[in-house]
Amino acid sequence: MLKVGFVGWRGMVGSVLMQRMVEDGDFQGIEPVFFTTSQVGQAGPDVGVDVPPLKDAFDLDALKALDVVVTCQGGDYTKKVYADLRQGGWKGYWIDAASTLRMEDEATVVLDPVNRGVIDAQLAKGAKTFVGGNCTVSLMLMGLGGLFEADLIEWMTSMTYQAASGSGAKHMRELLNQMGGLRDSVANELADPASAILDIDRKVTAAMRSGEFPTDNFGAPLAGSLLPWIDSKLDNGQSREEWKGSVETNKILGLQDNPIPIDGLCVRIGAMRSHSQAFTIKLKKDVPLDEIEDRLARHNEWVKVVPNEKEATIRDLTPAAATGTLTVPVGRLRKLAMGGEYLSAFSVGDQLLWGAAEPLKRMLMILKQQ
Ligand SMILES: NC(=O)C1=CN([C@@H]2O[C@H](COP(=O)(O)OP(=O)(O)OC[C@H]3O[C@@H](n4cnc5c(N)ncnc54)[C@H](OP(=O)(O)O)[C@@H]3O)[C@@H](O)[C@H]2O)C=CC1
Ligand SMILES: N[C@@H](CC(=O)OP(=O)(O)O)C(=O)O
Repeated sequence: MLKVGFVGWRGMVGSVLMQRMVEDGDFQGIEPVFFTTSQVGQAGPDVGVDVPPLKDAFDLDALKALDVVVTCQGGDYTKKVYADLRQGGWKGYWIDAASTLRMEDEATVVLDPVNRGVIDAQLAKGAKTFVGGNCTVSLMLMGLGGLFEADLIEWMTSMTYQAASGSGAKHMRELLNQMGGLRDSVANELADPASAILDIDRKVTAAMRSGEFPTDNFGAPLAGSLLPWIDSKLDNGQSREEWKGSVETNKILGLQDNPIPIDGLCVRIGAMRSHSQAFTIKLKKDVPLDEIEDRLARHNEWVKVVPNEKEATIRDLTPAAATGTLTVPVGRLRKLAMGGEYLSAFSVGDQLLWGAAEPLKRMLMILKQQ
């Protein structure tokens, strides 16, 4: 029975992973051991099987006793522990949500409905390090997998609309406090149907710009606004999030030697936990729209093609519809005015499920079934 250590299980991503594993009975048939950076000796979580008290996540000897480490603790933890563990001779499997190791040669980026072939080939070669992809990348590939699989994409742009959860739990709280603050600033006017909308707008804008508006985490108003920058700046002017769109996609697909050009702008918006993306896709040839829809729909069991109709779009192709589900809706599929080889698409997906926890859960199950 695989002895599996879980680190970061009570954080936001880790909690979603625990919830999904309990739902699917994944703790049956493994021996789970839970670790912590702050609560050593306390009781472990209730996952339906007996678990020992929490162990110290920095105790290399305890980690070395494991067959698998699954960590959602974050990049700082990976930096502190991974190299020492490997240099100490540990040959177990490391499954990680953090981006730290993704572009290392020894790491395979996992999204098995899209790259099961790459994962199997890496396992056969003795690979031991498996990392979940960036959330926008994984969600894009789950939605557009059928086009990549058929090698139909010459290049594409992805313009993102990313939820607050991508920045963490504190940011989600701040977004809600910002929303509440805006509403509270015009409570009296809203109660009066005769109040002037431009007065309301002026007050809301003043509240947003005031020194009291809660912006400690985002650094700027997000509610009622948006932030067209995510993560740090690279020398070429891309944000790190935008850079990941290209390098991670091509690594997941095993196309590093002949990469598909992918670029775009990443934007934070006031959604809670589902990321959306608008794509412009240059196809290698003028493929009929019904064939495109068919390829997309057949690629995996979670993608859902939404007809390019207003009613279906605002019902099914939104963060409100996708959040908390594994469904990845894809819609707004139409040929652009530039010609038959130019396709638009829009996708949405829960960034804590397919964007973070689900690929890790499934990688662990692949190891369990080996
Ligand atoms: N947020 C996201 O969208 C994504 C995040 N990731 C990766 O996952 C990592 C973890 O992200 P995320 O889950 O958002 O991080 P969290 O901040 O929610 O959790 C990280 C750790 O903080 C500690 N912690 C301290 N106080 C609390 C508390 N009140 N509740 C829960 N945990 C607490 C826990 O460690 P302990 O039990 O040891 O104290 C926990 O494991 C990221 O750093 C990133 O590398 C990857 C993909 C997406
Ligand atoms: N950067 C993503 C979330 C995330 O954690 O990404 P990564 O796993 O690549 O660090 C966002 O802000 O929406």
